Amino acid sequence: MLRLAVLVSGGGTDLQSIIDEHKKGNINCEIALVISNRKSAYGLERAKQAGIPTACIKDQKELLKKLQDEKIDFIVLAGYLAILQEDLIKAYPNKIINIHPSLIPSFCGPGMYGLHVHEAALDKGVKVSGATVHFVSEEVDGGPIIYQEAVSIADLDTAEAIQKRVLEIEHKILPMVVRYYCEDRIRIEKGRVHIL
Ligand SMILES: Nc1nc2c(c(=O)[nH]1)N[C@@H](CN(C=O)c1ccc(C(=O)N[C@@H](CCC(=O)O)C(=O)O)cc1)CN2
Ligand SMILES: NCC(=O)N[C@@H]1O[C@H](COP(=O)([O-])[O-])[C@@H](O)[C@H]1O
Repeated sequence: MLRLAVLVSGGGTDLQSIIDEHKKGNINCEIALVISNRKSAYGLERAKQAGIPTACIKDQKELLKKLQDEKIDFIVLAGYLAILQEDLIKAYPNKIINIHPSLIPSFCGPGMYGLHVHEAALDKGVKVSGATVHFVSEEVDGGPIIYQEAVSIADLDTAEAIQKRVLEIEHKILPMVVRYYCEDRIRIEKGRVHIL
C-alpha cells in the first residue's frame, strides 16, 4: 500500500477532505505523515485528531530526509506555502501533487497563494474561477495539470466569498485525484495528463 505524506502550512481543510474520504474507505493508501513548515498550522491538529503522525520541519534538506526515512511514496501539497527546491522534486518525479485555487495558468506562480489568488481574480473581474490539481515541478505551478474544475464567481464581490466557493471545489477534486493516483489511473504523455 502506498504511503502518503501531506504537507500543510495553514488551516488544513484540504487535508481534512483527504482524511474524510480516506475514512470512508475511498482512498486506498496509508496517510503516513502530515508535515508543516509552521508550528501554528491547524492542519497539524487535524492530523493529530485523525491519529496521523506529524512533524514540523522548515529546512528542506531535513524535510527530504524525513520523507525518505519514513519511506513515503508520494506527497500532496495541501496549502503548503513554501517553494520546493530541486533536490526534493528530483527525488519524487511526478510523485508530488499540488492543489491551487485558480484555473492555472491564471493567477499562479510565485506570490500567488491563499487569498492573494482570489484578490487577483476579483481585481481582474473574471466571471469564472476554480481549482487546479497538478504535478509539482521546479516551475512553481507549472507542472502537468491533472484535473481542473471551474465555478462561476460572477455573483461574488469579495475575495473571501470567492475563496469559500473555490474551497468547495478543492475539497471535492483533491481527494478524487488522490484516489485516482492510488489506483494507478494517472498517466502523463508528452506533458499532458490522462486519467484512465
Ligand atoms: N517548486 C515548486 N514548489 C511549490 C509548488 C510548485 O508548483 N513548484 N507549488 C506551491 C504551492 N503554491 C501554489 O500552488 C505556492 C505556494 C507559495 C507561494 C509563495 O510565493 N510563497 C511565498 C511565501 C509565503 C509564506 O510563507 O507566507 C514565497 O515563497 O515567497 C507560491 C505558490 C508549493 N511549492
Ligand atoms: N498556491 C498554493 C495555495 O494557495 N493553496 C491554497 O491554500 C489554501 C489552503 O487551505 P487549507 O489550509 O484550508 O487547506 C487552499 O485554498 C489551497 O488551494
